[in-house]
Amino acid sequence: MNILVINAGSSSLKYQLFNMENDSVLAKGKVERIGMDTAIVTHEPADKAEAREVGEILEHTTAIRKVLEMLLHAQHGVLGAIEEIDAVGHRVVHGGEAFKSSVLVDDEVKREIKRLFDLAPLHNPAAMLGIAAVEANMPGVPQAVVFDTAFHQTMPAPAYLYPVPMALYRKHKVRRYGFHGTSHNYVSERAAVFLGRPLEQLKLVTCHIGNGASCAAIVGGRSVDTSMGMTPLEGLMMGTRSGDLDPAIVPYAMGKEDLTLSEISSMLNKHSGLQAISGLSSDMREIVEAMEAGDRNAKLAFDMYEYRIRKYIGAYAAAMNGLDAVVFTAGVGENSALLRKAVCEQLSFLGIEFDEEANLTGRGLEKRITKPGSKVEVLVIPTNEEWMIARDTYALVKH
Ligand SMILES: Nc1ncnc2c1ncn2[C@@H]1O[C@H](COP(=O)(O)OP(=O)(O)O)[C@@H](O)[C@H]1O
Ligand SMILES: CC(=O)OP(=O)(O)O
Ligand SMILES: [Mg+2]
Repeated sequence: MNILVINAGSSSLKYQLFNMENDSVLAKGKVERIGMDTAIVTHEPADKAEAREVGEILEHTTAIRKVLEMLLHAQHGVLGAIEEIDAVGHRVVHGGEAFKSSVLVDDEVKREIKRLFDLAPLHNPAAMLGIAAVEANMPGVPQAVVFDTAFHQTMPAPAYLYPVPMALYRKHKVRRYGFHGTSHNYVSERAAVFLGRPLEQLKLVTCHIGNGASCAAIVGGRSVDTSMGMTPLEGLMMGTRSGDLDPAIVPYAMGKEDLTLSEISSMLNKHSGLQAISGLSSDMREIVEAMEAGDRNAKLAFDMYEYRIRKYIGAYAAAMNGLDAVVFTAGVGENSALLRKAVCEQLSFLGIEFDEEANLTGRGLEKRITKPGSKVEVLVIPTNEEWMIARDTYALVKH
């Protein structure tokens, strides 16, 4: 069975085509900069040369048509006909309280995803466009949706409720949901395999540090707390998102700067974080480069960013009353040795004995970056949200 997985982001779309019988990836790729003047399409078929195209792609419907075109391409393609795709799995960021696990798409599921547009305005509409594009281009093919929030539905009430009037929760479902659940789930399972210990016995802090970033406290394979909240804005400092702040800043800044609700929301989601403090970029690669060239604002941005990750790891060790391992994953977590070093070296009190050499070698591989005998171990595990989505889709479609 061939399963196409679509991970639609606000301005990007990643895809992978799996053959589930022999556990192989037939092709993968991404469309970046959707809606901007030049989109970049990268397509990597297994055993063939990579293809790259640049041009304007204004929305996700066109992006998916492009993906299908690439998969069927005479030269770069891996399929003879579109009918060779047996099922499609989608990442949907917000599943609210309605979805505790992955489901097959039907009219009710689509209505519920639409109801949640308000809570994930950058992400849920993109996923919906993906579902509609598949319906239009591949009528009758079963589709499944896998939610970022589902894995965190095990959080207990003290972790998921906000201390505000309960009417907000009862009437409007104002609570903490958490995101990147598919990734936190995947790396926690892999961590147990890597450590050669049963997941049921482990207390982990997983750090998904990408453009969006979150930490999760995981006890026995179940999420008990995570740093993102009702929306993906809470928690860590991110590329363009502020993360935690005093909520009183919102009305205060609106008054002082004469901002509307949508302007303040855009400021906190799109013009804060690394971008705002460095004044340079939301991309950690550019921050590190500037910092190494002596830029003080870039250094301040980096220091704030790592400090907040460190605080969450400490808080979650306390929340779990113990800690066996910390896991780094996603774009920054997997690739920035400097960030991992900054975080880990100041957590020696927890029993982390950092291994500087291991930290610098073995890029792209699962690895341990603490010394043998370190009381708390630190791992780097490349995430694979697409594989998890394919696994769930396969299980749902087979039955
Ligand atoms: N070599 C690297 N060093 C530091 N940061 C990196 C490196 N490679 C990628 N990144 C960071 O990873 C981020 C993207 O991570 P990713 O997990 O793909 O995010 P998303 O899925 O949210 O778009 C980029 O913004 C960039 O800052
Ligand atoms: C939920 C979220 O923040 O996703 P991403 O990191 O892909 O933006
Ligand atoms: Mg991501």
